[in-house]
Parts: sequence; C-alpha cells; structure tokens
Amino acid sequence: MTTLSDLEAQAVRNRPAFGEHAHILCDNLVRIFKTEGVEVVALQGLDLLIEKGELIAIVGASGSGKSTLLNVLSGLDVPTAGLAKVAGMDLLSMTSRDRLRYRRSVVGFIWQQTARNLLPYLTGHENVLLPMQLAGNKRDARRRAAELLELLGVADCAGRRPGELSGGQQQRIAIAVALANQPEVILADEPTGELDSDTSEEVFGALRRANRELGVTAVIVTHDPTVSEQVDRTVGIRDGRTSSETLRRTSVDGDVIAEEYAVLDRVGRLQLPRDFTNALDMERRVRLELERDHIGVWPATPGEENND
Ligand SMILES: Nc1ncnc2c1ncn2[C@@H]1O[C@H](COP(=O)(O)OP(=O)(O)OP(=O)(O)O)[C@@H](O)[C@H]1O
Repeated sequence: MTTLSDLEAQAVRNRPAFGEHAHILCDNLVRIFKTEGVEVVALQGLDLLIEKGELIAIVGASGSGKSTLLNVLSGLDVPTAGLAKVAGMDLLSMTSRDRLRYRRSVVGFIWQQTARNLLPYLTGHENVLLPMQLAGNKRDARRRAAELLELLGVADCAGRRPGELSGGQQQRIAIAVALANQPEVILADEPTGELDSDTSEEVFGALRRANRELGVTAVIVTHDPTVSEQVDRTVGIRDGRTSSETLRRTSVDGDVIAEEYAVLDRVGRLQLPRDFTNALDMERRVRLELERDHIGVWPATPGEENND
C-alpha cells in the first residue's frame, strides 16, 4: 500500500532541485560578521540564480551586501549558512586545494582600484601573461595574451606599463588578465567606479564583448545608474536579499526597454519598495486582495491596526 510518506518522497524526487541547472546558485545564503560582540547580518537568506553565459549587474545602496556576495562568489570569504555553487563547485565545502584551483582557473576578478588589478612594472602584455605562467599554462600563452588584448580593443597598449595608460585602458587590460586562464565566470567589483561616463561605457563594452565572444558568465557590482542599459539583467539587493530585477529587451521597433520587477521568493515573500510603503503609510500589516489578473495591496484600515 502506498503511504502518505511514500507520496511525499515521490513528490520531492520529481520536483527539480532549486537552480539545478544554474551556473551560479545562491540558496538562502547567510553571512554574519561578528565584531566586538556585535553581529551584522550582511546577507539575510539571499537567493540568486544565474544561467551560463549571462551578463548581469548587481546594484544596491551602500551596505546592502553587494561586496559580501561578491567575496563569497570569488572564494575569498565563506558564508555562515546556505548554499553557494559556481560551475558545479560547492563554495561552502571546498577543500583549500580546490579553493586555490577555483580562484586560479574557474573565476576571474576585476577590482575597482585599477592599481589592484595590474602590476605597475610589467607591460600590458606581460600582465596578461602572468596568471597563465603562474598556473603553468605556458603553451600558446603569448598568442592568447595578444588575442585577448585585441578582443578588448587594447592591442596598441600591449607594450606599455599601467602608468602610461588611461584608467579605461587599464581596466580593459584588467579584463584580459581576468580572462587569461579561461575562467567560466568573471566577477567585477565596481570596475568603472574611478572612471568618467564615456570611459565607463568603453569598459562595459569590453565586458559585453568578452561575454558574447567567449561565452563567459559575467557578474558586475556597480553604482553606475546607466548599467541596466548595458546588461541583460540587473539584480537589486536590499538588506542582504535580492529585491528587484530589471530585464532589458529590444522591442519590435528596435528600442531598448528596461522593465523593473519585484522578486518573489520561493516561499512567496516580496519586498515592497520603501518609497511605496512610506507614501501610503504602510507599516507592519497590509490587506491583500486577489483579483482576476493581479493582487491588490492596501494599507490596513485604522480599526484593524489597533487590533493586536
Ligand atoms: N568584514 C566585515 N566585518 C564586519 N562587518 C562587515 C564586514 N564586511 C561587511 N560588513 C558589513 O556588512 C554589511 C554589508 O556590507 P557590504 O560591504 O557587503 O555592502 P555593499 O553593498 O558592498 O556596500 P558598498 O556599496 O558601500 O560597498 C555592512 O553593514 C557592512 O558594515
């Protein structure tokens, strides 16, 4: 006879696991920092799925948890709880040897400070060669370095040192360095933070080219307000959780349209934007009504509010 627990087990077996096919998976990710007895919950159960070959931006106010998330994905930091997987590797249970291999050849990084990405006494070409030499990938290294500089539009900078290059040229060489060991994912933390808007566009253009031509998955943390026009998807983080997504699509007339959505998590939680809730004085509880094609959200009426 089939029991209830058999049926439950069968239902779980037949349901695909959350983000089973995602290239980057964060499931209920928590990161708590403890300093001098004070706990800061930087990530509060963050869920995020990124498909292979996607180009996405992560935006959010200062302190919302963007850098914490990127540090976890880069293998520099280990989350307190939850699940984080990149290219099939489990970032919570990795051995230190796997972590080294992960950081050397599965992910590449680009930091905001141009000086942190490149060695000042090496030329552009030598900077791109270095990670390949350190990883023992010496075969065809010179050719690959030249091809990457060409792809990112900085072939003419190959023989010059960082001090002789503009900020935008340095960041494009930094992208070539990040791509040197053929990573599956590149992570960029405010790569245009020190650049003016024209130069920022060149750097975004180079990231887009790397993503399109090499198929590498790219995640960019940024404050740049124009970013949603540059990437396929922008994920907004608020208070350590994903709260909104902006999707970019091209209309039939060829116009680029960016549409913002709120994120509904797996248990049905939704973060309402603070300016919306403030505008209608919504606090603690709201009234929901299911309509034929939408759900209405109303402030609780005064009588209901006092009714604890
Ligand atoms: N090493 C740490 N020790 C203690 N608290 C930390 C640490 N790193 C981050 N935090 C705290 O965690 C929260 C999230 O910080 P995080 O740097 O991830 O935010 P962010 O969105 O990247 O901000 P910004 O845009 O200013 O870089 C903040 O409250 C921050 O003070």
